[in-house]
Amino acid sequence: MKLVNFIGLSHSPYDAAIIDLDGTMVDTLGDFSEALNRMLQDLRLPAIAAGQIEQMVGKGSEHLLRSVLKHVLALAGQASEAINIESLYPAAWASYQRHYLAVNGQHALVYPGVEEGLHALRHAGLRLACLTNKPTSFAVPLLRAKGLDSYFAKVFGGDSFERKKPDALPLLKTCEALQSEPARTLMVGDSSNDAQAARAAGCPVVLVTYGYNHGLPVRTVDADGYVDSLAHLLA
Ligand SMILES: O=C(O)COP(=O)(O)O
Ligand SMILES: [Mg+2]
Repeated sequence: MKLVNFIGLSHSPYDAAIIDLDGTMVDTLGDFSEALNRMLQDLRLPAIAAGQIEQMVGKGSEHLLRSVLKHVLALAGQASEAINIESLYPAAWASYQRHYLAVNGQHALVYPGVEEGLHALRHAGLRLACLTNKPTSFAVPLLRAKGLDSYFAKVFGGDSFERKKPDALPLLKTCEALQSEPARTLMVGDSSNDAQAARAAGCPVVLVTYGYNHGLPVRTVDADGYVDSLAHLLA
């Protein structure tokens, strides 16, 4: 793909890169599944399968919890789901937060090629930030547990700014923090959230082909390129 081949040259078109977390660097589906099912048990609600959860990840924890509650309440045949979701939400959030922090990283795996890719980007002189829709309090210990924290000058979560991806704001703020022009800042993500946010912010964007894209084929998302591994960012 055209973008990637010249990152390594001395006149790189990029000063910085913004890397998504869930589905791009770490396969966190196991953590999500464990924490959400412990939460559902606390709420005496039916369990949810990992395959369902996969389609709900990417728009932050609030969206994830509401989607999971909606799904299981429908399964349980409960009427007036909307009312039930909001009445359950505060207890669900408290339980989920407790369980997620307890399992964080234990059922999660770094995708092959991630360390190699991050190392190569740093070696090419790019400043790196991790920008995720996950709460910052989940993201920071996860990166540390997986030995990825030292690659990043900045880590921003879904609660760092007023709006989350797919809004342009978190990317623009991250570019500012990295002191990099959006046009010279490469976004690397796994979903339409990342691509839409990048397009809106004016950042070039490459998507990985192995992550979570709301259950849809990632190559149908408008992006500047697709890679099967972060290691392939530097051809
Ligand atoms: O928690 C989420 O919704 C996933 O977040 P991310 O893909 O932006 O890292
Ligand atoms: Mg992601």
